[in-house]
Amino acid sequence: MFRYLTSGESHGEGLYVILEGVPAGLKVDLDYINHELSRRQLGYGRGERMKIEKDEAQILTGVRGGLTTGAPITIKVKNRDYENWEKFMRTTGEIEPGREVTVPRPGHADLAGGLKYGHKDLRNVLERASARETAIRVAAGAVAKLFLAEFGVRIYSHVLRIGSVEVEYPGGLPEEELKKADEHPLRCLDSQVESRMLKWVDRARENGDTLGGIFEVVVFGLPPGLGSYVHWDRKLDGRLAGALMAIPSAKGVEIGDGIALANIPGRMAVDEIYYENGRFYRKTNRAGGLEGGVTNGMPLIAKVSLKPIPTQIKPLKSVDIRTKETKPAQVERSDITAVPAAGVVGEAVTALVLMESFLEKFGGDQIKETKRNYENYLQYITNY
Ligand SMILES: Cc1cc2nc3c(=O)[nH]c(=O)nc-3n(C[C@H](O)[C@H](O)[C@H](O)COP(=O)(O)O)c2cc1C
Ligand SMILES: C=C(O[C@@H]1CC(C(=O)O)=C[C@@H](OP(=O)(O)O)[C@H]1O)C(=O)O
Repeated sequence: MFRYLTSGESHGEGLYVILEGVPAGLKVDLDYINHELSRRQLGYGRGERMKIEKDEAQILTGVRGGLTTGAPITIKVKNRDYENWEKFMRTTGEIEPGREVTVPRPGHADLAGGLKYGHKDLRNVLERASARETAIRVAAGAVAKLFLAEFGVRIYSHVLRIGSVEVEYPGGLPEEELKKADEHPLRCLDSQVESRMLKWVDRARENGDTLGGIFEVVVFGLPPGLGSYVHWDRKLDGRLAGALMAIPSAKGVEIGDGIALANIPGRMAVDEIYYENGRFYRKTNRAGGLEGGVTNGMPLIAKVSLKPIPTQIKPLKSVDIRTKETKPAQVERSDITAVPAAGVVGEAVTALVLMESFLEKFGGDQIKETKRNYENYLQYITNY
């Protein structure tokens, strides 16, 4: 069984992940993990915090000489900002006053989290609810991507919408195009549309406003048969949507043509099946590579819509939890938009879900064993 657990606060000493169930013998390339971390930090519209942090992974356990041992892997990403926060964030001893949060920000976890856990200083909520934690999900996802690459699986993301500026997109971009997303400041592949998006971000910054948007994740090289239709909690579409929806500010997930399928006749909504040279295939991919919660061998496609960043420079109304007086919400320094970064997080969590389902299907305590099982399966499929 593969599982992972993250910990760490936004302005605490660091972020951590333990990955358990990674087979032995997988090459872990630290430069690759760091490259993935730096991709998440890019993107026009990020705030001042990204100038402080330069995320770098430290692998603490479970890897020797660059190869996994089969033992739990621990990865740490240090928070550089901790230097400025030590006196407010230390885990033991007195905390200095001055950074308490008592006026919850609407749209953030502040109030609901305070009520739930009984905190009177909402910083205790904010610190863990912050999307800073997505850095460590990306580090974990980088390990999952390295695992999947052993089986020829490639994962990409790109931005389709920022605020009300959207790419006209028929879907099905070739892999060569998708590879170029990081060359764009907003990770949008249509340069003309992107230049309008950039203006929107600038205007939002000038107006003290924030923006949401949509990104897409595309996965190539998946075999048919990952996930299962036999029980709801084994359906890969459900697991994937859960992981993508758990990205902070994600509010909608579509698999394939998703919501648009509701508006078209059935005969136009499904992908007909063809067979040639020992292979079943489709000419369309409206299902986004998943039927009945099982991969069908076509590229896996998911779109995620994000609400605008909730913290507002011109704060909205809130209530002081001590005095119950109406007050403007607390202002914390903030991003204008995080859609490009969220796309990188989307790739990471997709990789983690796919790694889990790969190991469920093919097992293996060592990577060679997983590969043998995988190759046997591919052979079986060809002779099906
Ligand atoms: C990469 C990334 C960066 C974010 N940066 C901020 C930010 O600077 N300020 C903020 O208020 N919210 C930010 N968010 C969104 C909040 O973390 C999120 O809206 C909040 O935790 C509430 O969760 P929910 O929107 O999923 O309900 C960011 C989200 C992501 C994915
Ligand atoms: C630190 C990151 O994102 C943070 C997510 C975030 C939030 O409220 O979710 C608020 C901001 O943090 P701060 O209050 O320290 O400026 C963002 O910078 C990151 O992505 O690495």
